Amino acid sequence: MTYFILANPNSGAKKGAHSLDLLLSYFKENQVDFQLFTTTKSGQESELIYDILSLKSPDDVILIIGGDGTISLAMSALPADVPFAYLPAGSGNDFARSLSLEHDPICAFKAIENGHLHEIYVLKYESKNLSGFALNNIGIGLDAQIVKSANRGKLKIWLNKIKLGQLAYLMTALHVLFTKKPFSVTIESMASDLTSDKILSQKIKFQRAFLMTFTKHSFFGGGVKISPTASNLNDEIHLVEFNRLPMRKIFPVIPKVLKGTHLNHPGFTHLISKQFIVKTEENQPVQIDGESSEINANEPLKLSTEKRTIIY
Ligand SMILES: Nc1ncnc2c1ncn2[C@@H]1O[C@H](COP(=O)(O)OP(=O)(O)OP(=O)(O)O)[C@@H](O)[C@H]1O
Repeated sequence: MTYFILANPNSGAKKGAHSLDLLLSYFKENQVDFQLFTTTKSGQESELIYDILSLKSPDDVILIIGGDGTISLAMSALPADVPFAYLPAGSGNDFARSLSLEHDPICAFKAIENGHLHEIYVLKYESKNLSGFALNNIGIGLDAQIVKSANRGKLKIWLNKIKLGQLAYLMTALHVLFTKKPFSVTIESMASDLTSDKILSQKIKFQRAFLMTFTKHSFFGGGVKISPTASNLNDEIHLVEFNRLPMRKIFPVIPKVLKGTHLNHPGFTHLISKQFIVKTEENQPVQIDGESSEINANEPLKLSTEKRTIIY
């Protein structure tokens, strides 16, 4: 049996490279058979997954090493019936947190070696210009703008070099918090509003949406419990929407979000559905597991789930 490794050495400010080094030494010492496929720049994940699929036999295992972005991009190329294993090496690691996966590379590998097949549900997204799979969350609005601004900022590259990448996010987040405008969006769903116990109609229009996150498990942004009851062990998608309020009303909400007690605040809507269709009135940035993208005005984005198999 061979481990086919897809690794992003750049993930987690080079944590990927460090984890890979430790793992390869362990493999050599313990005569574990492997083939290595390392990304050298962004955007190679699908191509490498296709290479692996053309070489592996059914008993071999695909092992992905990287952050949430790496596993999400790999997932979009991986057929639903092919199991995968994952060794977290990012900065946020929300997917690993959702399944309480080991973080130490050798412990994580041992858990995989002695592991079992587990079924999980991932988010499937489809629009005219955008399609793929996400394991964590898809966000439109505040979070998407933060990811977009932080990724293109020269500040992030410089602060990452001196291991202060989190500070770049914090500074960008504050700037976006003050400058991001509300947006108008229509959601179609079969959902009940858990904040008011009411069954809501299938079509809801938010005129002043500020943060809109569709999540497949509790965690968001590196450990924030955006929807504490969400789970990737079932096929329900949780939507958390927050309206643009005056700044003086937003600041008291932040500690509630950090504690995971925000959903009973009147500024939030919390919906659960197996499928959502989202339509914005203007082009909006979108973040897909921390990767920046954009949805076009009036082009419906359909969100549903698909079952996948992970080994741990
Ligand atoms: N060798 C590479 N050099 C630069 N970028 C890369 C490389 N390989 C992959 N990428 C890009 O890195 C991004 C994914 O990074 P990933 O999300 O895994 O790490 P992270 O951002 O550090 O962690 P997290 O998302 O958990 O916070 C993708 O955009 C991917 O295409």
